[in-house]
Amino acid sequence: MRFRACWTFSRMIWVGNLFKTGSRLCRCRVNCQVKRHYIALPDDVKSLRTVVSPDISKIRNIGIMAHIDAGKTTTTERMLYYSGYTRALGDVDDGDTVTDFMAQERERGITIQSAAVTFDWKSHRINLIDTPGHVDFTVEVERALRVLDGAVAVFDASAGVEAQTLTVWRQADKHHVPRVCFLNKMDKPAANLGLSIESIRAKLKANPVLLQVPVGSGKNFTGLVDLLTKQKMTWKLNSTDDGRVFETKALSQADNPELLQEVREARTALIEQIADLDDEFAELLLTDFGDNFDAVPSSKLQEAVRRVTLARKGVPVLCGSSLKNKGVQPLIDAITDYLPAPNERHHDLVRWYKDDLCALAFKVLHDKQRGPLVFLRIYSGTMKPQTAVYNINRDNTERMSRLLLPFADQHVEIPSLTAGNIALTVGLKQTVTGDTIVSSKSSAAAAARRAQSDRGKGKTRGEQANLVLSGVEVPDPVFFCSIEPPTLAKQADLENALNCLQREDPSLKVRVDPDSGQTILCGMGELHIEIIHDRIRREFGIETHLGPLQVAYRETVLQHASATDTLDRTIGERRHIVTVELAVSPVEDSSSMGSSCDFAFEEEVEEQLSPEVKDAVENGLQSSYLQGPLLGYPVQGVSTLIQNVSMEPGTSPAMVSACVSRCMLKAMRQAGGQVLEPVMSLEVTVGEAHLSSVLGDLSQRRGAVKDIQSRHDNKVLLATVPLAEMMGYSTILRTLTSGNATFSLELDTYEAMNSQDQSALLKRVAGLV
Ligand SMILES: Nc1nc2c(ncn2[C@@H]2O[C@H](COP(=O)(O)OP(=O)(O)OP(=O)(O)O)[C@@H](O)[C@H]2O)c(=O)[nH]1
Repeated sequence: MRFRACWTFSRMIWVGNLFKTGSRLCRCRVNCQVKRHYIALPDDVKSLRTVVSPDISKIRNIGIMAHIDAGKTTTTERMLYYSGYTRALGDVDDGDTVTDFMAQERERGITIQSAAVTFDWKSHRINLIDTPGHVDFTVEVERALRVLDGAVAVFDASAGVEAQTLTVWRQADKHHVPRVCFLNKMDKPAANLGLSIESIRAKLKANPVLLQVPVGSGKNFTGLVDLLTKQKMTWKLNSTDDGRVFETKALSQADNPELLQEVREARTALIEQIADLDDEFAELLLTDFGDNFDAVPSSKLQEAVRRVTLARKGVPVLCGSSLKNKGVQPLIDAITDYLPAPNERHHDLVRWYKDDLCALAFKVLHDKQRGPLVFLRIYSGTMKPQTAVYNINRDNTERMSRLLLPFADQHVEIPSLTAGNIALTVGLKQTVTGDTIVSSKSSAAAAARRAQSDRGKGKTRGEQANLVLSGVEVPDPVFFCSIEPPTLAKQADLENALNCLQREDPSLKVRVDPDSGQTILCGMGELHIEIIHDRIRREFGIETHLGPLQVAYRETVLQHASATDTLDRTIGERRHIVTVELAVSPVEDSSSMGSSCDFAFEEEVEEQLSPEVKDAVENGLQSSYLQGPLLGYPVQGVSTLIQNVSMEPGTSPAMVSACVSRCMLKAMRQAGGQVLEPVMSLEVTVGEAHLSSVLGDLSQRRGAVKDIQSRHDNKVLLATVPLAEMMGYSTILRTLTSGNATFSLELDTYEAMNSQDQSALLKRVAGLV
């Protein structure tokens, strides 16, 4: 064991099995009372550099994704424990996990924010981002996926693929993230390997590659056989055993003949499947092992499985029970063996920036003492504290004071960090989630030049657009409510709190109601708004009052209509006169979520108008799309044709915009307003005994049942239901089923309300009922 003096740690923490911290008084000759902190390096670690900035091929930036309650947090805790990062096993049921560090997470037993955790495993650096499973926090998942190189999908082996997994899986497909699957909860009597694999194939349209065979089932699940090495891993059944130590030995003739047969068949199937997916392996098989699959070396098979995983032609499947401490170590091995290092993923930017710094801010947290903490994924170059960096999105230069390695709510200060790593920075006050950070404006310009020469001469997009890493798409909020401080004196504090929370969470929108002057919170679901409310109380010490939760409807028009309007106003000495003629009509398929509003000028009008007036017309249109004619909800699916804009000389563009907005309102009223309501897709898993009461309740909520499937003793009900009918559903479902049901709710589409429901809504909003 050697000791090296290290930079001063902000806090003393245990940093995993790779190195340990100690402290002693500084021995420098000046009169210094500073405590120096030391890192004890194991003998196989060459230098601190390798610990802080490991070789890029040894880094794995990994996320864990799953349906709510599949066991992500429990699995993460086991990983941290076996890697030596924590010294006691955290338990979500006892509320003492490391990754769920926010107070609400500990209390509610759910994961809200993706906490980044760094740990080491067998000379690899694993940056692990625990992502939430609740659908209200989809943006958190998307944000994490954007910066990951690989992911572990955790499934409840007794349930197979569940609704939220489908959503997250699709998100991972979008970002081309290679994955491995972990079938957790193999200790449950209802765990079913075959059905789970089949549901991965059928529902996720993926190609599962089974790498292990479980030994025993339910309560007697004791271990696994690795199909590549034919090694049998056995854990103790004793419930108090932490699973750190387990027996590994080659499968032998002395083992259960049924298990031997199962392993033989599964290995042959694995070899054939990989040969189908990987030409290099197929060739090796044909030339060297045509008649003896048994002799295929595990290393060759492993290399081929890795190629298949990286090419996303197949997903390795492993199994275990995190709660019972079985199968987690082989899962961490699989992360390092099969998921890609950062340099195995393709990012154009890395080429353009060469060795210059380029990083993406993917998360912002607020710390009372240190101010905003920004999580960055470094794509190229090296990051150092006490340096200025340039934010391309905001076009400003900021100074980064400190650089930290994120260990959940513990942060270790470090002197530099290289490409491929996840860093946590202090001092970036303007940076918002999704921003791109580079070393300087001139390095951004140099990269822009390289990008342009790469893309040929055609400069269709701005230089900046080329260089901004694509951020995170934020879906529109579906719920909103007013929020009020306890006294007017606290209004400024509330605004500050909301600003901080918005920088952290782009799915939270805040606006001021133009009529009432009230502050309005818009969020992704009841739980989302509840958590924000709770955080304002806990973290900012403000007791706020929330108004009733309301659904974010939208509006559209039913038919074609035209309108003309003239605005004649004298302000001071100046007279402004403008006349606008336009026509509105519904866009085809206006009920679909994606259909936004569009507009065009008639050809002659387009030629006559100056660019300044055209901009003014567009501004007027955009502001009229923000508030529909019926209830003031945003407008979608409306197509506008500008037929005439005539104005007296001296009329200001602001007056043109105002006239366009007024004329639009007139036209939309004539065209007949239609309210569109968010319709959710609902999945309820419920015991057969309670199915009829759940169905009966759904029919009263205007729900439409799409399918009822069987899953072991449970029924899975798939339905669509208007969001307006789902307020407080979790409490009602709990009462109806005595707590024997779970559900997930996700925005499906916006649908036109029927005239009866719409007039009831209009009366309700007008206060007539
Ligand atoms: N039987 C069994 N239960 C498990 C296993 N792993 C986790 N659980 C239990 O499943 C529940 C959910 O576990 P979590 O680890 O919080 O799941 P999660 O996916 O992180 O949940 P969210 O963060 O809320 O999405 C807890 O009650 C765990 O004790 C397992 O291997 N076997």
